Order: sequence, then C-alpha cells, then structure tokens
Amino acid sequence: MDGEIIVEARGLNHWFGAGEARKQALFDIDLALPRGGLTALIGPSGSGKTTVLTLIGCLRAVQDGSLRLMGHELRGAGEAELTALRRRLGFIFQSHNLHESLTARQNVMMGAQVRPGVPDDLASRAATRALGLVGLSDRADYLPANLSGGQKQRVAVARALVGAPALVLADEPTAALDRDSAGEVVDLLKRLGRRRATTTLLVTHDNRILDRADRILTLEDGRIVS
Ligand SMILES: Nc1ncnc2c1ncn2[C@@H]1O[C@H](COP(=O)(O)OP(=O)(O)OP(=O)(O)O)[C@@H](O)[C@H]1O
Repeated sequence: MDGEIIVEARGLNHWFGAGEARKQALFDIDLALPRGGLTALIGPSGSGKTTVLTLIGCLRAVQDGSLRLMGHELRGAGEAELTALRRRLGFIFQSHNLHESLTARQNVMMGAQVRPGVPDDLASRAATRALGLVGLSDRADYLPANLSGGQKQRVAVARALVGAPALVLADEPTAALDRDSAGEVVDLLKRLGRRRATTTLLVTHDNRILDRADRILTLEDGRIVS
C-alpha cells in the first residue's frame, strides 16, 4: 500500500539506569518510516542509534512517548503481542551470528521457523529460494567456516529475509566487510526491498553505504538533528 507508515515515533524518550545513575539516552524522538526503501540511521558513538533500533525491534520496552510498529502501539503492549510483532521483523547484526555447526541452508531455515508450525520441507524450500536471491545457491550446503565474510553476511541477509518480513532492522551489517562485500550486501537489501516492498532501517558508521540510502536520519546526543 502506498504511503503506509511502518514505523512512527512521537515524543519518544528513553532512559537507562536507576537513581543517580539514571541517564536519558533518547530525547523527544519523532520519526516516520514509510513502507519500502532503505533508511540509514547515523550518528556518533553513544548517540542512541542502537537504542532506537532495539525499541523498534521490540527488544526493549518503550518507557515514554509513542512508538507504533505496523499499526501497533508498542508502549504498554503485552509480551504476546511483542513476540508476534518480532516474528514479522528481520534482524541483521554486525557479526553474522550464524550457527557454526549448521549449513548455510539450515541457518536460513531457522529464520523461516521463528514462526511456529512451519514444517521442515517448507522451510527448506524457502531457505533455498532465499539463498538463491543472495546469490549463494551453490553454497547452500557449506558450513559458515567455509564461507568468506561477505558470503556469511549474505547468509545472514537471507536468514533475515526468508520470512518475508515487513521491516528489516540491521545494526552495522557491513562493519566487518571489505568495500566490495559491503556494497553488495547493501545493494542486495535495496534490491530485495524494492521487489518485496520491505522497509529497511540500517544503523551504520559506514560512509560507503550512505550514498545508497533513500533517506538518512542523524542522531546526536539522543536527538534527531536531521
Ligand atoms: N544497557 C545500557 N545501560 C546503560 N546505558 C546504556 C545502555 N545501553 C546504552 N546506554 C547508553 O545510552 C546511550 C546511547 O547508546 P546506544 O548504544 O544507543 O548508542 P549508539 O549510537 O548505538 O552507539 P554505538 O555507535 O557506539 O553503538 C549511550 O550513552 C550509552 O552509554
């Protein structure tokens, strides 16, 4: 649907710690991410990027303000609702987080089976398709140890995308990659995003990928400055 807002924050504040150690990490964040496209979230270390990403990812509780994810208000949402929402997201982390004892296909299958009741044969077919999308059909039966850094991160991308998530949250997915592999991973996210109208929010320090973003949000000291 055109113009659909996938993520909308209004007056979002967040604190860490308690008592005297209590420290505000986010101040009055307003943002809206429309469906589709790739938004880069940038800013200095400690500016609050990961905090924003983990709040949107239902990985920490919203304390103050409003945060809506696919039409659901996260503030005050119950664990069952958060779990159901989390299953509609794809996560990609800085280090690929693949299981070393599982093949590429088995790792991607785990992404398909975060939803309960997905049978192995269905998950396996979906994993094979996702590995094809990231150009790794011929590596499906390899263990991570036998893949390059870029290939491992592409497996992680396939795992994040196998369940056709509405929103992909990526925390510095290219930090450990050389220039070519980093570009490939971002191009892949963009291409798949366009094809499936997936929204991607990508935290990065990486200037190499900013020219590929559709939108750039800059955080400084817990505030969105542009
Ligand atoms: N679990 C925590 N407990 C206490 N303070 C925290 C915690 N997580 C983050 N902070 C603080 O909140 C602020 C924002 O941190 P956050 O990790 O979101 O920044 P960031 O922009 O992602 O940084 P980096 O680029 O270094 O990963 C920082 O001042 C940080 O010290």
